[in-house]
Parts: sequence; C-alpha cells; structure tokens
Amino acid sequence: MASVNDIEAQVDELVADQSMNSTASVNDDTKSAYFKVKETMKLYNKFFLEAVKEETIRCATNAKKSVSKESRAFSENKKRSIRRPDLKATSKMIEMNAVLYRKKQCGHLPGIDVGYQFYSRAAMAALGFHSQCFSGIDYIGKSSKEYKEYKSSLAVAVVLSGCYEDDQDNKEEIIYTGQGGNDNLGNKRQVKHQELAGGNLALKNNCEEFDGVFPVRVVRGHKIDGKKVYTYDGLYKVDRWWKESGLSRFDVYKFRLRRITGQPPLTTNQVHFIKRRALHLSSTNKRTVCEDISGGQENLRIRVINEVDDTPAPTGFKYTVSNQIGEDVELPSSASGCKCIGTCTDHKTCACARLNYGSDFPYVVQEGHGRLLGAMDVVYECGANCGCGPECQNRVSQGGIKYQLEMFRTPDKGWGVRTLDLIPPGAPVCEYTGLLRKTAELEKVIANDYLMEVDCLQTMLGMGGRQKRRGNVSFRNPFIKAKDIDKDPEFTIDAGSTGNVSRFINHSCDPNLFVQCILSDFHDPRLARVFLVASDYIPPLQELSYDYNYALNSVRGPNNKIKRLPCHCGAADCRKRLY
Ligand SMILES: C[S@@+](CC[C@H](N)C(=O)[O-])C[C@H]1O[C@@H](n2cnc3c(N)ncnc32)[C@H](O)[C@@H]1O
Repeated sequence: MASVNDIEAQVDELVADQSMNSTASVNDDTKSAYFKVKETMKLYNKFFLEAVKEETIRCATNAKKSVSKESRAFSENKKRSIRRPDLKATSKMIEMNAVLYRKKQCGHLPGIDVGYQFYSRAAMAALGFHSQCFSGIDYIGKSSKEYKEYKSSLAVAVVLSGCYEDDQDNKEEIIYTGQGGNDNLGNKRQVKHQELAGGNLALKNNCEEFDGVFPVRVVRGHKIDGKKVYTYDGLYKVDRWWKESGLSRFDVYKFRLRRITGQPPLTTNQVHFIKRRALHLSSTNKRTVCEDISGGQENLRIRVINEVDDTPAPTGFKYTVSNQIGEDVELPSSASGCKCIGTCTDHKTCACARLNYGSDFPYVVQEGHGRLLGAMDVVYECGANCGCGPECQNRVSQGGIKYQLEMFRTPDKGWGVRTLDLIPPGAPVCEYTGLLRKTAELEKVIANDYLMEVDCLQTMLGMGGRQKRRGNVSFRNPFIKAKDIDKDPEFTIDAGSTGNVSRFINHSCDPNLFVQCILSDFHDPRLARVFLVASDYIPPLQELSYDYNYALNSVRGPNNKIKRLPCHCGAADCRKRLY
C-alpha cells in the first residue's frame, strides 16, 4: 500500500502537472469552480487507473501462486472478489482530504451544473456531490457534530438508479421509492419491508420538518455506449411522502419530488446515446458533405457534417495516416526492442516497459480500452524489433483510430472534430500526422495553422517552459548531447499540405485532450510521434480540443507586427486569445 508520503508526492506532482498545463498562471483563489471540479476528477481518474493496475497485478500474482487444486480454487475466488478500483480511488481521495465538497450541503454545488455527467457513483463521492457509493439517499445526520445547525437529519442528494420496482419517473415529477429492502441483484425486487430511518427519515424531514425549503439534488443513472453514467438533473422539492404496500407486497416509503422551476431544461434524454444510435442520428439528421475525409485510409470512416453554412468539405491537403518524412530528415535505425513473445506482461523482463516512468508499462487495459496512466515526458511502446505481436498491451497507440470521430463545421472556428463514442480518460485518440520537417525550414513560412512542434526532448528536460510531467527517464540519449539542445524543438510536424483528422482539432483553454510524445520503432525523442490523448471522459458529440499552448504575443505577421487571434473556445477560464 502507498504511504501517505507517496500519496502526497503524487498530489504535488499532479498539481504541478495541472499548473504547468496552463499558460495562464492561476493560483487557487482565482481558479473557477469548474476548473476545481475538473482537477478533482483528474485526480480521481488517476487514482482509479492506478487502482486498476494494482488489481491487475494482484490478480495475476494470485493466479501464478495457485499451484495445488485447493490454492487454485482459493485464488479463483480471490480473483472474483476483485477490490473495486473505483472505491479504492474514492478512499484515497478521502484519506488525502482531496474531496472537493467535504462538508455536505444542500442546493447546487459550484462548478457542477444541471447536465453534468458523472461516470461512476464513486466519482460523485470523490466530488462530495453524493457521498454514498451504494445507498440512493445522501443525507446530513442529526448526530453529526459538523452539522450542529440541523436538529433533524436532512437529505441533500438522491440517485435514481432504476433499481426499484416501485419508482415512477416522469422527469419533472418523480415518485421516488425510499431505500432498503431491495435484493440488490439488479432485478428490481423488494424482498423486505423498508424502515423509516436513515435516508428515508431524512427525506421525510425535508418534506415535513423543513417544509420543503431544502431541495434535493437529483441524479439519474442511464447508459452511454453500455457504460452506466449519472446525469445531474437539478434540484427537486420533496412535497409529499407516504408509506404503502409495494408491488411485491412489502412496505415501501414513497416521496414525491417536484423539479423546481426556472432551472435549465433536462438533458438526460439528449445524452442517452448508445453507440449505434449516435451514429444513426449523425448520418440521417445532418447534412453530410463528405462520407469519409480519410478516403478509406482509417479503420473507421470519418464523416464531415456542415449544418452551419455552405462551405464544402475541406480539400487542399492529402490525407495520411502516418508521418511523411521531409527530404532532409534522416530517421535513425530501429531500436533493438524487447524479447517478449506474444504479449508483454512482465514489466521486469520487458525491455520497453523498463524504459518508462517507474520502469513499468505506461498503460492499463480496462474494459477493452488501453489507457495511459497519466501524462508522461515520453512513452516507450514496443516497436518493430520487439518479439511481441500487435496484440501486445504496450502498443495501445498503434493500429489507427479506435473511436468513431466526426468532423463538423463550427460557427466561429472553421472545422472541428467531435467524438461519437464515449472516450475514457487516458485513451489515445489520434496521432498528429503530417510532413516531418526541420523547424528551421519553417521560419520563413508566414501563415500555416497546422504546425505541431515535436517537443519531446524539451519536455523531458523541462526546457523552454515545457509542461512538467511524470518522468524519471534519465537523459541517456545517444542522438544528441544535452548541452547542444535548443529550447526550440528541432523538428516540426507540418500538417499544412498532408495530415489526418488531428489537423482539424481546435484549441481550448479547458481542453479534453493532451499532447503525448510516444517512441516505438526508434528512440530518438527529437523525432517522437505525437498523439492526442483523452484527459477526461469525453461523451458522444462533445468537441475534441487540446491546448495549443501558444506564448502570448509570440506570433508575428508579414510586417513583423504581433498577430492576435481571439479565442472562441467558450471555457469558463478562457484566456481570450490563442496568441
Ligand atoms: C489546426 S487548425 C484547426 C482546424 C481549423 N478550425 C480548420 O478549419 O481547419 C487551427 C486554426 O483553427 C482556428 N481555431 C482553432 N481553435 C480556435 C479557437 N479556440 N478559437 C478561435 N479559432 C480557433 C484558428 O483559425 C486556428 O488558426
């Protein structure tokens, strides 16, 4: 188990990551509530992925240990009783005092608006929005020392999980069944009487003792791409309660919840997509101007939609799924690679894993998705000379795009890219491809909006204001001497005339992707491949964005005058200018 010191170090590191991720230097007081919510979720997601990794290792170790029949049976049971990573992550948040809203409170919580989506009950608890991971009703207990001002218990939030046979849900008016007496097997069965205690008593108090003055936050569970998601539907007043004999003839408590007027409209119906339905909506209801911008080169076709104006699908560039190499760029010979066979599983014996931060695999594989444990200086994947095959868990970024993307016309940023699938945090979404050129060659180029510097080396060395990231990769680069390194990267990917879908991804001051350099076939960081990786859960139809990270006043026009480009990202903490 990690010591408190380890955990504190991780938090410091993450906070450093966060502050360096933004060019605006924001201190705690000036950060908006939205930013704090996002930061808290990032920390939770990091702990979650680490817990997944710990569990994977624990299960593998248990399986190895099982030699005799009995110990194998024991180990199988242990494997089944996996300690839930989501609960472990929340415990860690509590242990570290990192829960955002530690003191329970009624009403809206800043930074969490109606329509906000939680990707697990544990994530909700990590924010302090609803602190129970299993019970439907979260309440302030009357005996709680912290809440002396309340003479009776008081409910603050309820989850409508669809687990109770007696629930009735008309969206604006809900007949909510109290908690308890359910068999918790997912078949909605009541198996015993409910009691007027705990959360049920608290909801009754909201209605009677407090005369409906204190509304409860209502969260509704539904599915996106087969994953359970919880959407905040707003504040509801508890205006009636009663006891009745339920469908299975057991006593149940009922509470009538009425949505308070004047709140933004409900979004649960709008976000209730399953994979194919999102695609279907996209293809039938919208104006498609190109069936596949990749011309069949990607695994999944990428439609182009324009519902804004008459601009046809973009032309004037050649689609390429991998980097084209400029005439005066010489690629180094391939790195020697690992000797693993099939798939790499042991980080101690895999030579590629050992090059990474913590001498370990940089990814965890969860529910079929390979996810990066966090932003790193550099990621070493297995490559051309490795013994393992394409199914290896250390090749997550390889093999093309895995999430259905769509290009669309925005009202004020030209073309943009959105996802039609739910993308989990840490998932590599796409490579930034183009023509790999020497940066010096591009100095005289005046207008090219599609350049991406390969700043892997500068990031590894923390030079030139590059993001501080996780990385214990020592500088043992045979390609270049440390003293010769310039703060400006030597190579740039120019996607002006050749590139892929990434060239259409816009900037945001509150992005959902981050830039990650990856090395695989060869290990020269000056020529690393550049990927865009999800930093949050990205729901279907949300625009993809990353931080272009321009230094302000750094872009000059033909007459050497400083150029200014207003930012239209719409983020609460928008810096107002791209450059
Ligand atoms: C790499 S391109 C992105 C794709 C571009 N929208 C297009 O239609 O080709 C970068 C350019 O997109 C526009 N852009 C990207 N993000 C923007 C933002 N947040 N606000 C305003 N314009 C933006 C700017 O014109 C910028 O120079």
